[in-house]
Amino acid sequence: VYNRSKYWPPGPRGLPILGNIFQLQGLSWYKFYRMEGSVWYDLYCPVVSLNLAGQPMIILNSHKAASDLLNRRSSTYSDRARFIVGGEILTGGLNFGLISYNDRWRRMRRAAHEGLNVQAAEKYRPIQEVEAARLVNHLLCDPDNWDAHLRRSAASTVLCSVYGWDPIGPKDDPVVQRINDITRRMARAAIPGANLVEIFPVMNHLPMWIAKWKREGSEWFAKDTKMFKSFLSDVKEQATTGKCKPCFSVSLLENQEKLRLDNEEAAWVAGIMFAGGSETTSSALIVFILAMVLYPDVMLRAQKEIDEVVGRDRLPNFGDYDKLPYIQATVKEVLRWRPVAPLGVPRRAAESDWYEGHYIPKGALVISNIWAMNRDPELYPDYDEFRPGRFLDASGQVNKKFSDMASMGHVAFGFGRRICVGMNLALQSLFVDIACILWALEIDKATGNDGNKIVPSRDACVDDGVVVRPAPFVCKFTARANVTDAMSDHIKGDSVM
Ligand code: HEM
Repeated sequence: VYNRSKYWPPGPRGLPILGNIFQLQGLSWYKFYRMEGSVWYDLYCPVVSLNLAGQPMIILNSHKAASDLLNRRSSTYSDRARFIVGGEILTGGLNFGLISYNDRWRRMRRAAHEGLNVQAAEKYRPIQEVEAARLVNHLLCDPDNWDAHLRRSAASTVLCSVYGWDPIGPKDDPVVQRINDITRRMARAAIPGANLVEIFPVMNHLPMWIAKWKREGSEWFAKDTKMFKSFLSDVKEQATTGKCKPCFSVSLLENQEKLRLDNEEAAWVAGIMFAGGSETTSSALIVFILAMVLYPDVMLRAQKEIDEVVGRDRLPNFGDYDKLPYIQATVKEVLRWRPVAPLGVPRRAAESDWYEGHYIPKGALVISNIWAMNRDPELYPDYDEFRPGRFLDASGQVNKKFSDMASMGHVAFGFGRRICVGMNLALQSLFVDIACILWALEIDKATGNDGNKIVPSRDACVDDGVVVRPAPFVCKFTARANVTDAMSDHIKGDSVM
């Protein structure tokens, strides 16, 4: 049993045997950071330890600690925490985002990397430009359901990039709904302590008829595998008749033998992209809308840049990227200000280790507190303000000041060998969606029945497991000048209903 020794990183006092388990239960990431009414980062130190009924948990709060351990000692810290429900029962060890740092992870990760690295991601740009135009059209035609449009758009972008499908419309919702359900089940199961069996693994030996989570999880796994396999075999069939558009799955199938992936592994490499990419990207877009409502001066400056570079006769596209540094900085600030995966995805120490005089036991859960790092007061003095300008130098270009942190200026995508494999796709989506939305729409506070402007909460949030997004809020979208004419070519045949 975990016995707090003087060598271990400091942490809050807990109960005998159960340790800090009750301090964690029912606490979302936000309270977790502000435990006991205080900010953890101030209360404790860069590395903190907790005891979950015998399971040590280490929280990395500083860039230095995360970089020293997750980047520089990656052979020890690239393992994932064991997720009995999310990684084993629901996904049969085939969700490479949740499995151990082993041969299967290497093969599956490589397959994903080949289809999503910086160069490979460029081939999805035409899909993303079409999706951005459709998103803008939906926001113009049906502004009240704006968050549903953001979600549809993010889901459609990932599915079209992965399977070469035509854009998903609202009427195709059943498929998206089903994949969304898979994502939600996995995300919930990935929170440390979400299922008792994770804390007391011995419960995993209970027979199916007693263990409901095991029975239901196995049924889901069988159904989900069947669906992912059928998506991939459709691509295979279309590819042989030359009907399939270039997409992630086509290159996956071409490389399947070289990468030594069996059919189930290949189906899950593709299938899991939706889980990783849809909710995260749409949540970041919701953060962007919240920021625009709360910071109209930022919106005006961004629109000025777009109008000067793009004009009013066409939508922005990837060709404008280099000339839109303020939009690039806005994307960074969205990911820094409210990182949508504020505690990342838990790692596990594969070996015992010493760090700055503290002992980290083998098997400890290791959590990167991305939220705390993105609010480091030394790097971002006014860290709770949305201020893209912090990423620009005096000449208005993206500065090199933040060149570590994977050259991004924030750590929203995680660290080291397990850094988000889909980040290039996500960054492209955010850039083109944000540029097109700002080009086409004014985003403003809605007016309440009493005639007053409704100011959304800057802190309220919905915690779906790994992904956290702002709580639902109302706002007002208004078309800017000349939008409909300039868009007509992009949205032929598109309908909101
Ligand atoms: C705003 C968008 C996104 C954010 C903020 C985000 C964030 C993250 C974070 C924090 C991790 C854990 C990294 C670590 O352990 O250090 C992660 C892992 C992962 N992400 Fe993303 N992500 C985003 C979009 C995407 C997209 C678009 C895809 C796929 C198309 C994707 C697929 C994955 C996968 C498969 C993993 C697991 C990687 C592994 O364990 O090897 N993500 N992401």
